[in-house]
Formats: sequence, structure tokens, C-alpha cells
Amino acid sequence: MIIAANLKTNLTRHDTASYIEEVDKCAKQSNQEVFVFPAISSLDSFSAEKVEVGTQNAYPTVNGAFTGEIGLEQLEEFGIKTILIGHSERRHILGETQEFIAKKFAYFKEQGFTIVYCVGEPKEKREAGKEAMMEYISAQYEGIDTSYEKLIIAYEPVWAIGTGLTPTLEDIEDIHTELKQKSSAPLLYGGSVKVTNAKEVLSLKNVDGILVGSAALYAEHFCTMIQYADEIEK
Ligand SMILES: O=C[C@H](O)COP(=O)(O)O
Repeated sequence: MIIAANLKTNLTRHDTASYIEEVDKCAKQSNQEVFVFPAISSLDSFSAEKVEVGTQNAYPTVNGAFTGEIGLEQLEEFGIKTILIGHSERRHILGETQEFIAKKFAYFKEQGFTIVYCVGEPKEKREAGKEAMMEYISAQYEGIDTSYEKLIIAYEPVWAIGTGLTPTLEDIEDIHTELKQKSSAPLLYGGSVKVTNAKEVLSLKNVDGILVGSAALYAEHFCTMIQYADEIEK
């Protein structure tokens, strides 16, 4: 399974280095694929043996006049070859359109990156019923090559991110089963995954892993989630 931490806008360079060192220790004892996405200011050539470090964002360019952005040149300096694309915070807070997200996807696919591609519905779409919700999520697949061999998809209901709320286990399994019809790529669940619910979520059919935000900030908790995945696979 894939156990991924999105550190978002948290931890300094120093604390990120310590975090990755600690997570790498537990990841080396595990059979899981472990990803950590640090804040961009903390990207570096880490000596992690098992943890795959990815970037939370980048502009689809080698370099150029894109103030505030980083491009391929800056990622290559640290050997970064994994990227998060389409995260709901980039869609709903930073205003990335599906068209731009698809352009970014195509660019980093062209560069051979492993892409963790995020989809998920806002609360009002969830409340409008399953048909409206799936229609919304389907639109997030527009322009995306769902057969890309280095694609990982993360289903993250927007209303579950950072709220402590999650769909029921039945709902997660149901939606993941539907989304698996769209792509056979590994499908992660994200949205208020904690040490207290990670094992149940990871045990669900068509859940191939988790993408964890706030609870992953505690390396010990994130390591526990990695251990849960090993226990499930025994
Ligand atoms: O990328 C991670 C997701 O946004 C989930 O964040 P969260 O675990 O804080 O709800």
C-alpha cells in the first residue's frame, strides 16, 4: 500500500529534515511505499533510503518568469520526481482551474514524474446526492490520462480535509469502487485520516493507501499508520 504525508505549509527546513529521517527509519522496517510531500522551502536532496520525497506543487516549465513558482530546474537540483497535482487547496484556495491542472499533469507526465492526482467534492455537492457528486468528480478527470503508468489517484472529499469529519467507511468503499471504474491506478483516501481511523480505512476494498495531512505532522503517528498497513497485509 501507499502511505503518503502532505505536510502542507508546516515545518521548517530543519524540522522537515528531522521528520524525514525519523519516518525513513520506520519506513525501512515496512513493506509499504511511503511518500512525504514537504513545504517547498524544505525541499532538499535528502538521504532517505525508503521515503520518496515529492513536491506539493510546481509550475509546468523548466524555468522562466513565473514569480513565486518553482519549475523542473529547481526540482532536478534535488532529484525530486514525484508531484502532487490537483489538491483541493490548490483548486479552491489558490484558484487552479481544471484546464491548468490538466496542463500541469501533461507536463509532468511528459517528464516521467510519479503523479499523485487529487479529486474530491465540496460539501454542497455531497449534499446534492450521489449523482451530482460523481458528476462533479468526473469533471476533475477531464484532460487527465487515467492510464498513465506512474499515476496515483487520491480521493479527498473537500469537506473532510482538516475538519475531523470523514465519510462513513461504507461510503468510502462505495466511492472508491466507483472511481476504480475510471482508472485502475492505485487509489488513496485522504481527509481527516488519523491514527484512530487509519486501520479501518486501509482495510477497505479498493483503498490502496492514504494521503494524510495534519495527523502526519507527528512522525510517530505517521509511522503507526505505516505499521497498520503492514499488519493488514500480513
Ligand atoms: O493532502 C492531505 C489531505 O488534504 C488531508 O488533510 P487532513 O489529513 O489534514 O484532513
